[in-house]
Amino acid sequence: MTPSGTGAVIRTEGLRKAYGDIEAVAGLDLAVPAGEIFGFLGPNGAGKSTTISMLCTLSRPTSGRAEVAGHDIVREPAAVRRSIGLVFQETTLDRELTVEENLRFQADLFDMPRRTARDRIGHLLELVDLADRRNAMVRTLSGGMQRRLEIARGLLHSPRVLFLDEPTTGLDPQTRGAIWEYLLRLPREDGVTIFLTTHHLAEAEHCGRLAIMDNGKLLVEDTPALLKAVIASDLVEIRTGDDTAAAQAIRTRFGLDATASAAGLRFRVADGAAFVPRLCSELTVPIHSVTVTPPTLDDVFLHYTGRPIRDAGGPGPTLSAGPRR
Ligand SMILES: Nc1ncnc2c1ncn2[C@@H]1O[C@H](COP(=O)(O)OP(=O)(O)OP(=O)(O)O)[C@@H](O)[C@H]1O
Repeated sequence: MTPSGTGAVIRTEGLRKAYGDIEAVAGLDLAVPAGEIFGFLGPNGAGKSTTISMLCTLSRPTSGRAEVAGHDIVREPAAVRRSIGLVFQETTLDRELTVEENLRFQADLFDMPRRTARDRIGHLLELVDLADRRNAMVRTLSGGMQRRLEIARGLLHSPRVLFLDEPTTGLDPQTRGAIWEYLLRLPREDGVTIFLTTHHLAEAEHCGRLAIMDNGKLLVEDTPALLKAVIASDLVEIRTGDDTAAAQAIRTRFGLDATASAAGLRFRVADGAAFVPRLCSELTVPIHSVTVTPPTLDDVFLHYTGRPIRDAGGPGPTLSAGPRR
């Protein structure tokens, strides 16, 4: 494996982790380019947290190799740890300290010179929009503010990679959107590469690149747009005056198989928007409503696994703060 200089800041080769008979990560080959927001999407138990655990040196691989920022995760764990920031799903902030004290405490742990720490704290508080709260006790901050502070703390020692395990779990949709505003700025304004896990499809859409994982295996990896382009068809749902007659007509006239659903009839067709006017003019059965939905990442998951991601397991346990061996 070639270390740094190849543009990849994370590189894995046959990375594997078994817990007894359970193959949590079953041979992962991955290259994450520097400056990306790289998402790891998969249902509960897919192996996302186990992968992050190994890359952050909290858990030792059963076999295979990985490098983070040019350092081998098994042979150079200390160098890897200096190169990364880590934000856990559960808060690890001290609620009885102020915003600034939490950051100072972290700076001391990293032996940062006082002046460097002061400058860096100022920069990061501006970046996550908490400069006016620097003297507030953490317990008085909202959930979204606390998450932003965790992100600032993870970035304090200027890591090359920031790992985030399910960064917006437990936050309401509005706060989730706000957190993403900050995350999207980080590669550009702080030069950091972000590696995050998620099982939220909407969240995965924000990532520059996305790896979809299931049962410990990488199914596919690409940009969200190119992943969806593979599906090459839109979902059309129609409500009609007579679904049986409409399904029959759609089959004979257009050669499409429409199935009944709670939303009426549904079928897939390339370029749904262009198809709808034809459908309306050529179908003699009354049409009450038509909905066209472009391919989603759920469709991509279904394409590769045969089942929708929302049926494959909801939110569940995530990376714990302690080592998992
Ligand atoms: N410490 C452990 N001991 C035994 N089995 C484990 C351990 N940690 C994880 N596993 C198993 O490994 C598999 C992958 O788990 P992992 O937590 O990596 O999945 P995940 O994709 O992160 O899921 P989630 O979204 O629920 O966090 C699961 O079958 C899980 O039960």
